Amino acid sequence: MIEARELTKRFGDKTAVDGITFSVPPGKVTGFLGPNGAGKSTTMRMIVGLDHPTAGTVTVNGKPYAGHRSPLHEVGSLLEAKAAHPKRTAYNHLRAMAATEGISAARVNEVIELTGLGSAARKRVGGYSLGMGQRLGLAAALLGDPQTLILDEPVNGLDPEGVKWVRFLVRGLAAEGRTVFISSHLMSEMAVTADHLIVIGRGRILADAPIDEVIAGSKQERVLVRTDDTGALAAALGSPGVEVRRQEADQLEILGLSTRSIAETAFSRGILITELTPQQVSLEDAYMELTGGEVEYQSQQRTAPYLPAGEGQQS
Ligand SMILES: Nc1ncnc2c1ncn2[C@@H]1O[C@H](COP(=O)(O)OP(=O)(O)OP(=O)(O)O)[C@@H](O)[C@H]1O
Repeated sequence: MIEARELTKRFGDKTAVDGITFSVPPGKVTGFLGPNGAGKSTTMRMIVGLDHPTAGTVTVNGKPYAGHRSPLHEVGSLLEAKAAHPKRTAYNHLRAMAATEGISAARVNEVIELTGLGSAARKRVGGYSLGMGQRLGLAAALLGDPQTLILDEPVNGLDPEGVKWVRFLVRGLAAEGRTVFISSHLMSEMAVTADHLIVIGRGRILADAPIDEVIAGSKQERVLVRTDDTGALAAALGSPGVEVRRQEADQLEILGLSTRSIAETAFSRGILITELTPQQVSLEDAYMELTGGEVEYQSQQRTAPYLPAGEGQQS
């Protein structure tokens, strides 16, 4: 169990983590989401004592990380890829780590096999790809067979097989009753990996709920509509709070209206609808809605093909 109380971190006048309180219980995969710069890495670094809180506390199984006698057995962490000396082989790096807590060479070989490092383990870390570095980081996290895992972007740089492997690994670890706290920017992956989500933005908690509740809490209604007269329908539906996106020549995606109100509007204008399909809200939709106002580093270009303003007014 990880427990943070009023956890705060300031760097000069920048508040990276702003008084957050949360618990990460055992037996579940808890996902940690938020835009770039939201404070995820800083929070994780405070959990394992790499950053010191400006205020508040965080404990792992009732004690601060540094208070545990054998930290590698208590908490395994993957925080950045990867703090190994480039001239060392992965095997030697893991052996050196293992030696600090009396972990056997057999366990080193076990985690090398488990993480798919195989023959690369005898090569120098300096030549590793991002994905191999991640596998080494995961091997190091698992070395002490810890009760708690803290993994910052573990699938970053991994190939599809590796992504799937991490999913099964962390789900298996949680099923064994361990505490698993994992951050990722890959929403589709998080949707199938995590049981519970903590979402932060600008250092504050935006959501702390089971994944189904986060998705169900979305106010977005998305409906696909097919009609021969998309221009007339777009014009009829256009109003504040409603977004109309053209998907295909005869298809619109409507956000912010129910299927019934779309059907009623079309009926009242004599517009023939040939398909009307409510869409499942995805975790990505719910996440974008939650974090929309909390993004510190915003891209300039909207990616969705919005219907240009005014197009709906024509015809
Ligand atoms: N050592 C530091 N000195 C100054 N500012 C820092 C330091 N570490 C982090 N920050 C700032 O604190 C904020 C939170 O950063 P953090 O790395 O925790 O975010 P994050 O959610 O992990 O982001 P990302 O998804 O990009 O990894 C950012 O504005 C960042 O610039």
